[in-house]
Amino acid sequence: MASMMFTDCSSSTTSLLIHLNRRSSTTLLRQSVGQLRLRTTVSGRACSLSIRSADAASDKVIDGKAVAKTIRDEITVEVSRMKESIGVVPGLAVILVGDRKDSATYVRNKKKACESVGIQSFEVRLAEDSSEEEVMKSVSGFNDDPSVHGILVQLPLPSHMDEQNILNAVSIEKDVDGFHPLNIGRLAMRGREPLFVPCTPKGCIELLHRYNVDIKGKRAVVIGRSNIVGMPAALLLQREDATVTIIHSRTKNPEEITREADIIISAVGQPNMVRGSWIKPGAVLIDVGINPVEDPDAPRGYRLVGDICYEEASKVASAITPVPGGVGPMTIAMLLSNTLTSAKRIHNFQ
Ligand SMILES: Nc1nc2c(c(=O)[nH]1)N[C@@H](CN(C=O)c1ccc(C(=O)N[C@@H](CCC(=O)O)C(=O)O)cc1)CN2
Repeated sequence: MASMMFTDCSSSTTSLLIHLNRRSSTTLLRQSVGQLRLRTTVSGRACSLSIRSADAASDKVIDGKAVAKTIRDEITVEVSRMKESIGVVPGLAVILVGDRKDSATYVRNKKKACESVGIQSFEVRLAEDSSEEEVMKSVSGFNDDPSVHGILVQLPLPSHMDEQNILNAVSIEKDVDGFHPLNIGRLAMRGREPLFVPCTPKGCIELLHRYNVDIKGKRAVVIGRSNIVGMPAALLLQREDATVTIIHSRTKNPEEITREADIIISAVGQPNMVRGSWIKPGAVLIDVGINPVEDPDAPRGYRLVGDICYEEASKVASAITPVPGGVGPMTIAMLLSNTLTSAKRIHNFQ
């Protein structure tokens, strides 16, 4: 993980102070009736988490992990239908450059996900000090390989590489990440269709659809304007006929804008930035942030929190994605979906 931060969105809560190890917290969870608020001490500072009884909390939760599993099951059926009908197995190639642990984990998870649905996976690993030309050579090899239907260059790339050059080199027909400027350009234009839509924003919209959240005519706010998530998420919401506002680092009084929103998609990478007071009652919240915060009690020494202070926001919102288990698993499910779509298109298989 790139950075470790500690963050606390509990300053206004009156909480029961309990020191827990993992086993005792599990026992407490099982015994909990109604709302139980725990406050644990981490590195001398305070951090709180709320645990509510299953029925009170669970109907608010947008369960990305469960939806992703359903989608993988749907893909499995399609992959085997394709194999049986025309003898073609969809193939995904992943290029990983450098030694980032988080990137290596994501690539490993992508490979596992491919195996689980019957998609063939190909992988190239290049050293941190590889040249841009070496990456280009791998991209070009996969562009020409007929058993590869999707190509993905894991981001971020080492800083000495020109990300734009490399992403531009991926064949638009195999651009399952949807980052090629032609695909993004088509996404932005009315009446044009991209061949692929970026996986994380596509996963956000898929969650809204599968939870029957109305988007048409709603006020949507996207927090963050990255090429990977914020910008394409805003374009997708606009294509769904939402009225969209983008909040970014120079936006003044962001909370006044979010308070008007029926739907918020947050993708800034700032732990717990969006507080309960920023949320309109009944809003639907999609949290893309996956931020590590220090936690000596967690097996990895840190735990993951979103951009949205879950404890506060879940009291105000009508629905919210958790972190982990919300948008993250959808990113990989959408990658599998894009790879299947690509193979079907290339082989003209309906
Ligand atoms: N070429 C790309 N690079 C990157 C993308 C991308 O879509 N294409 N997105 C992110 C990383 N990413 C996939 O690559 C990714 C991140 C997180 C998850 C996920 O499932 N997270 C879990 C938690 C995982 C954990 O416990 O550590 C969750 O949220 O539940 C999947 C994919 C940047 N790079």
